[in-house]
Amino acid sequence: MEKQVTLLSSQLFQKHRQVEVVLNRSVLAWKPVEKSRKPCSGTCDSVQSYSVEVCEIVAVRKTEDDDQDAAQTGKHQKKTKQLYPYAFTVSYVRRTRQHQWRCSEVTFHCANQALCEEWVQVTNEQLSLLTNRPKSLLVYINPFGGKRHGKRIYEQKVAPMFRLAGIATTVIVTERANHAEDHLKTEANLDKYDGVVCVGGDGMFSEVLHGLVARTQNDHGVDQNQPDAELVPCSLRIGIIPAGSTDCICFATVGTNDPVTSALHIIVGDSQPMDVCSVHHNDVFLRYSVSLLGYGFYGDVLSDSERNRWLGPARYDLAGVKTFLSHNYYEGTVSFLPAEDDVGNPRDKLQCRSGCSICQHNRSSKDEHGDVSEEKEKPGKDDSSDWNEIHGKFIAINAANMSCACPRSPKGLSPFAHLADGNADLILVRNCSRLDFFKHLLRHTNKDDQFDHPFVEVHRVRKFRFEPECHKLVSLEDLSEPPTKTGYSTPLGSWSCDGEILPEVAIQVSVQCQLIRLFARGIEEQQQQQQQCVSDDPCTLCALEPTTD
Ligand SMILES: Nc1ncnc2c1ncn2[C@@H]1O[C@H](COP(=O)(O)OP(=O)(O)OP(=O)(O)O)[C@@H](O)[C@H]1O
Ligand SMILES: CCCCCCCCCCCCC/C=C/[C@@H](O)[C@H](CO)NC(=O)CCCCC
Ligand SMILES: [Ca+2]
Repeated sequence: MEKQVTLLSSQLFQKHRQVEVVLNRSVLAWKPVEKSRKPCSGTCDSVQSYSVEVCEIVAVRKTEDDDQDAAQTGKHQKKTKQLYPYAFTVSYVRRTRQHQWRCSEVTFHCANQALCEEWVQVTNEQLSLLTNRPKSLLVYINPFGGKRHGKRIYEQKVAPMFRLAGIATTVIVTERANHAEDHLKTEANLDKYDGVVCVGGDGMFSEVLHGLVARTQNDHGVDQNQPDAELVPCSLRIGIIPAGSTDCICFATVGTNDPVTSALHIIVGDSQPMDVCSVHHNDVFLRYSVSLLGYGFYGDVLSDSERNRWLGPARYDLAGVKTFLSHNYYEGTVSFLPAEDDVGNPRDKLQCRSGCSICQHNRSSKDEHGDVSEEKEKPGKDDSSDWNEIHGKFIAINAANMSCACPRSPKGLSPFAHLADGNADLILVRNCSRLDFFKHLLRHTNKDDQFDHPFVEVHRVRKFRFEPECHKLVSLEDLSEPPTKTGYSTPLGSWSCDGEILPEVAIQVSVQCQLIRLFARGIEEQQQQQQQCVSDDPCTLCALEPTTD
């Protein structure tokens, strides 16, 4: 391993003891000097040494007198201030339970001003070398998403952290549905920003996605209506501050729905590529989907829940029960182009996690500028002979482009789907008894395999099509209903596309590999979350309290 060059090394004072503090290019570390070392009373080893990766430092600043006065009230502290009158504070990421991050602080006291300023300057120089960090963000807040707390969440929990990290923001509180999407498509000067942040739920994310993807295609002269068009990846990353009802895109890319954690992932400049499904009806573009395209059950739940928006997040529970009781099924034909053999399968128990090897493998297919490598262009890959066709009566047809994990279903609709593999998991639930369907639904909430039923099948696919069954075509004149879904005499369901109802039932879907990037890193493995130490006093790292909660 390459030996790290020490940039700074000093004996400073922290809390009630002297510490040796060392900074190199990747780590800030400190430990008590021999004479002040006390054994740790907790479970960490007796040598208390602490380290923070430079890439997880949020900010470093000179500690103002007011902060010091507030923190130092005791006799010891007063003495410290006399001997070490200058101080700097480092704010950094601390992992807590269940993928949550918090911003902690440690203050080091120095005997002379020049040394204190040198620490602030050199540490800041290292932070400025982290070029993946955003400097300027465009923020859209939906004040009516979820429990209507979006504005407060942003102002109280997120904005102070962005300020601390020196990130400039332009904030737009939306005044109507589609405000953010329209603004991104036509007005926003995107050259000014390193990313776009949405404060709201999956619907708000969808607006930002549509605005950004449409704008990028427009700027590059790509026609979204062409189902086979090679879409250009968006250069700006998207951040999600969860403040909606389901927030499944945030949950499935970060592991928790927590505004402070999401803000920290934005500040450290994380980048998670994500697939996007494009949905067409003939040669007309309908919408993009990143989470769930659901026909039958989820389409019905969504249509019903829209009538009760005023109920907030509870609307989904009510609609879920009603839809379950009505027990509808829909007839049609699903055709799909299976994924390549080397990308796993929906039941292989390989979860998509931070640095996922299956998604990395696929990265080679698109270079930084979105050019497609020869591998993906091989002729014959889309041969009609590769397509499979299934006809049946379905309670639900779900295409999950990612796990769709959310608090309602922590492992998600398709627990082993991948965020950036270029495929979606197509789940077909055939007509079955109410009890069987209930068992299937229940398994979304426990450890049992929801695909282990004779009436459920699941395929990993690159593309799929759906044609509803239309036994008798009736003429428009015979229809008393407005001609939205004309021509069919058998009952038709509707598609929910990330929470929006699609205007067509016959659709063609194609997964666009890694079309966008989020300020996230995927869900971290459990070990990465563990603290170095879980002891109480005198282990000061563990005793540090988060600054923002
Ligand atoms: N100012 C606004 N007034 C009315 N509707 C808005 C406004 N801003 C955004 N919207 C719309 O509100 C819809 C729902 O918002 P959002 O996704 O933030 O919350 P949600 O529906 O409660 O959560 P989820 O999508 O996770 O279920 C979005 O589709 C968006 O188009
Ligand atoms: C007996 C108990 C049964 C419980 C079954 C729970 C199964 C839950 C799976 C949830 C999958 C959510 C996928 C996310 C879809 C979002 O794009 C969309 C917009 O926010 N939300 C919904 O459609 C909201 C969907 C709400 C579904 C109830
Ligand atoms: Ca995928």
